[in-house]
Amino acid sequence: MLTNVEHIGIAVRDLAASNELFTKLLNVGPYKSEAVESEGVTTSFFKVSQTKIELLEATNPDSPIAKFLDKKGEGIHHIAFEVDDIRAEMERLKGEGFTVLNEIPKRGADNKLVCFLHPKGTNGVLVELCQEIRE
Ligand SMILES: CC[C@@H](C(=O)O)C(=O)SCCNC(=O)CCNC(=O)[C@H](O)C(C)(C)COP(=O)(O)OP(=O)(O)OC[C@H]1O[C@@H](n2cnc3c(N)ncnc32)[C@H](O)[C@@H]1OP(=O)(O)O
Ligand SMILES: [Co+2]
Repeated sequence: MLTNVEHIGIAVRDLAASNELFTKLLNVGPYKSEAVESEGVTTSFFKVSQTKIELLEATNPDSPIAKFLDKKGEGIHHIAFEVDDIRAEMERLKGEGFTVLNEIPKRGADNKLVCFLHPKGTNGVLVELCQEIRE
């Protein structure tokens, strides 16, 4: 079951400059910065009530963020929904005809398991599912 919008991912060229900008905009600083090597990104997280804003800077030219910036420029890159059972949700969505981009949930930022749905099947919006890792 999808529960809430967990975060909105925004692709940026210069994370330090965007951290300053979003700190002014939201009147609160980032609560965490994290590199996720498998995705070729460094992130910063801001919290606005229950929703997080995830700024993403590419760390290499093959990163999905580098490609997105080349094609579309800075802006909203994905919407992430919290789910209570990511594997069950992936199966349900596959059954509904969506294209799940990774067959096995992978480790994302901020202690989450994540997977993505192809934007071609979701009206051009890259959708991320994320589930808190309970250890
Ligand atoms: C920090 C970890 C994690 C978290 O915990 O929150 C993250 O958020 S990681 C975020 C970065 N990781 C990802 O985005 C992984 C999922 N993405 C992908 O697998 C790929 O980016 C993709 C969506 C499959 C596209 O890859 P590819 O086909 O190699 O790239 P192209 O540049 O050729 O794009 C093809 C096509 O898709 C359009 N596109 C690409 N990205 C997006 C997007 N974010 N939103 C909407 N549309 C997107 C792109 O414009 C191309 O369209 P056409 O030109 O019309 O063919
Ligand atoms: Co994300």
